[in-house]
Amino acid sequence: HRHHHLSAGIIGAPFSKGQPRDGVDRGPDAIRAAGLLLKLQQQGCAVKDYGNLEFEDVFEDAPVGRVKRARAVGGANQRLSEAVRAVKRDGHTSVMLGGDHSLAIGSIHGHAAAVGELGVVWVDAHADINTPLTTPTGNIHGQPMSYLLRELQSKIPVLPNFSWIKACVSAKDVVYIGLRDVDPEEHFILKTLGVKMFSMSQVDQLGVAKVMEETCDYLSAKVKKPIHLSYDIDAIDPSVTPATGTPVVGGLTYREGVYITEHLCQTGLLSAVDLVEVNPLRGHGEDGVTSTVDTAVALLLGCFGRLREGNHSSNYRLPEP
Ligand SMILES: N[C@@H](CSCCS(N)(=O)=O)C(=O)O
Ligand SMILES: [Mn+2]
Ligand SMILES: [Mn+2]
Ligand SMILES: [Mn+2]
Repeated sequence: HRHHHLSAGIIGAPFSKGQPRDGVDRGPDAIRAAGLLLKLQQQGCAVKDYGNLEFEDVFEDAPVGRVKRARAVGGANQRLSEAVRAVKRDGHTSVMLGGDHSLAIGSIHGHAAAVGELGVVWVDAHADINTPLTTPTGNIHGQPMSYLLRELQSKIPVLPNFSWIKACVSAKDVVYIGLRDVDPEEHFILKTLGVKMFSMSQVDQLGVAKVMEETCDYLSAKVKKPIHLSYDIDAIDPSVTPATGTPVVGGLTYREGVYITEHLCQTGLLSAVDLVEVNPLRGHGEDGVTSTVDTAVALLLGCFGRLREGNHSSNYRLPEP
């Protein structure tokens, strides 16, 4: 019989050009320094560290229409896509440590290149689905889903270093959890495409357990597909995770955040995870950074089988005198 061990392939993506604030490129090393890999191993997860990706500097990167830093973002994500595809080919669950959320372009693209049709669970205060023509800021970390959804491609203009991207996700295969700061144009897109979403209102109304039950039933209604979990740390309430670029009050509790990962792990369908937008230069001092990074680690441990009731290895036997 086959062992159903969990196995994580870790990719650090120290990248910040999807948004204007310095520091989010330090996320991967901050999460490593908090002991993620050792803790994963200690809970019985096999771990392979693929290191941090190196992104080439782009010197001339003038805005294209509203879109800022497109050449840097496009190039970084092309590299990330290849890296995630390789991790999946090696048989691991991919763990991408960000870096800003524009990195979901490469992570989901590479995951889909490896496994085909997949379901996306997007845990975030924001929808990150502005198009290049609706973005209010020009920051691509607010746009990644628009480049990935097949239904939006007629609304996407040509951008430098973006031509390699092949839209690979269908609107019916996406579920949002934690929304509380959605632009009007994004809301129009979500409603028009009929995207399934559990905003913080639904989290309050249903409770996180029902949200997760409905999320998994919805994604597996027709056929069970591998799940890509794209977790923006700003989904969690800023009282817990202040060290991030776009904090929004009224977020998920630590407990709700962990429940989401525990539930997805037990489906056995979790195939790739992004943990993005941890910025050690934000927050209010060391305590805020520590709380943010430790929460990120806890969320990832939940993805790989850690339970709050405790765990023990299958071959454990009580010592005898
Ligand atoms: N909706 C705004 C803010 S998006 C915030 C991006 S993230 N990745 O969720 O922090 C925009 O498009 O710039
Ligand atoms: Mn065995
Ligand atoms: Mn966000
Ligand atoms: Mn986001």
